[in-house]
Amino acid sequence: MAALEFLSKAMVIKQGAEARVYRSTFLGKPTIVKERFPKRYRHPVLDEKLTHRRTVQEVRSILRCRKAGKSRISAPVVYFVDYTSHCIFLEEIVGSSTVRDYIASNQQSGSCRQQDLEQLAERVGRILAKMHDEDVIHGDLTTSNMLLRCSPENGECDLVLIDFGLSYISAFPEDKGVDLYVLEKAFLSTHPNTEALFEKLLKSYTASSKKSPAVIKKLDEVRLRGRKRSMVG
Ligand SMILES: Nc1ncnc2c1ncn2[C@@H]1O[C@H](COP(=O)(O)OP(=O)(O)OP(=O)(O)O)[C@@H](O)[C@H]1O
Repeated sequence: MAALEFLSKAMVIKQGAEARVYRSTFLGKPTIVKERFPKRYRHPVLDEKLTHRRTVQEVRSILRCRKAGKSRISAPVVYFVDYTSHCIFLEEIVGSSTVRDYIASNQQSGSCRQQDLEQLAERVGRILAKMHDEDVIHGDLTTSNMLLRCSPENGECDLVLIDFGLSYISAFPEDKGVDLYVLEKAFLSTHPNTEALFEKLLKSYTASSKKSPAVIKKLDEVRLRGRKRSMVG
């Protein structure tokens, strides 16, 4: 109840089918709260189970990324979790923009050097390789679920992964291959004519993980299955 009381004073920034996202402050810090509300169309017991599982998975994967040894994988700090109202209180990545907006605006205006986009793609590839080496499968990889936080002082940018609600832990190359396939589909449909850019991303993924050959093999298999499916209709 306390979390819901807190949210009555917070500002909704996104209302999705599964969750509401709020912006507020928590203990004086800019905070994003993700509330997974009950779904009336589901059986209450099943709904509670699913919602609980998603909340646990999201927190678990964020913590696993943040704890990943030397190889830092940036994800928001988890400030607080309320498993009764299914609310996660997360560090707000202040002043960030999504990788989606960054690519789209630079493609539109042509203001960005191709080299900058390629460096960004390589960086995404490196971070995803690290994440998969930790056996975290994101489950919903899109360029909207990657935030860029740039320091006004030195211009350096940090790439922060968000939205781990569909994530899980798995060491299977197939799961990692499917994760990359989901990203490939989202990437190429959101950003037209970026096949070469996505190839750069995959190349850097491959160079960054010893386990990548098995994953790329699975990615190729999943691509083939996808192509066969679309041919059959
Ligand atoms: N830690 C954060 N810092 C800053 N902004 C955030 C943060 N987390 C989420 N956001 C903003 O809120 C939006 C929605 O968050 P998120 O993707 O986690 O919710 P969702 O309801 O699961 O979204 P979707 O329906 O896209 O899966 C993000 O696109 C981003 O703009």
